[in-house]
Amino acid sequence: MTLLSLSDLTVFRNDCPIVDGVTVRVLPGECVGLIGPNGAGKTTLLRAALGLLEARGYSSLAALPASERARAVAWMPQAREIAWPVSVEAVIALGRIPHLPRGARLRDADRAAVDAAIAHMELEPMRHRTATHLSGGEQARVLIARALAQETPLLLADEPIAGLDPAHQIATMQVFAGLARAGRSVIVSLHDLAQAARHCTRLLMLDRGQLVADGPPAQVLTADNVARVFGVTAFYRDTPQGVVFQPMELTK
Ligand SMILES: Nc1ncnc2c1ncn2[C@@H]1O[C@H](COP(=O)(O)OP(=O)(O)OP(=O)(O)O)[C@@H](O)[C@H]1O
Repeated sequence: MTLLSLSDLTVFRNDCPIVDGVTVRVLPGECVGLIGPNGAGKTTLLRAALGLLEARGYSSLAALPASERARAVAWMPQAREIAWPVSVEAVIALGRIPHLPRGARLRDADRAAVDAAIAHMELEPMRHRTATHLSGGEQARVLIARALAQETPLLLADEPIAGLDPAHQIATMQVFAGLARAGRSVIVSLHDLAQAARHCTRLLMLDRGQLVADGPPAQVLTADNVARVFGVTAFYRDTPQGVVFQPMELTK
């Protein structure tokens, strides 16, 4: 079963392709990292895949009716300020809306999904706090929890670990990797190549709108690719404690 299929997806801005002919299939059980320099087109690709932007080519998600799409994919956008002064729990419960009959209250299964998301993101101590009073990183974790509560087969997250402290970055990536091991899939854009190398089963490397590498981290984060696309040298080693990746120096 394919959770996402993109075929020759292309987005133009001012007659220039900023996503250029991307073809990808994502299957259950994948934790996919979307990597690339600033401006490479990561956000644009995710938004076009979701049908939030007009694009040429095909996206299986964009082709779905909105109500079905909300049960097929959860989306955590890059802008993560929470606007409403309601409780953390209430924000996370919004993730259940796609599953509720119109106007219905939360049922036991919905409450269980909210509780599980709160536990996953270690938000129990703040579940009754006003969401707008939380720090930026805490708000980001609440929005990840809202996406988890949606219990979709696929989760798309745009830079979800940016601004999180190291422990919460690792914990969040472990949650995503765990979802993949349980048969769901995650596509996460990120700049932290070390976390991408450690936790993702597959990396998509985007450069000026084009998909230039697609495969397991060891095949994508080669010295050549990293130098060509990011302009840096890097240290990569498979150790008994897992992959260690560290960008080192500028190549130019
Ligand atoms: N609405 C728009 N109009 C014109 N150009 C745009 C628009 N949106 C994005 N772009 C351009 O498209 C390119 C890709 O942007 P995008 O935000 O997708 O990159 P990104 O890889 O997510 O970058 P970052 O890592 O900095 O978040 C950039 O050069 C950006 O300036």
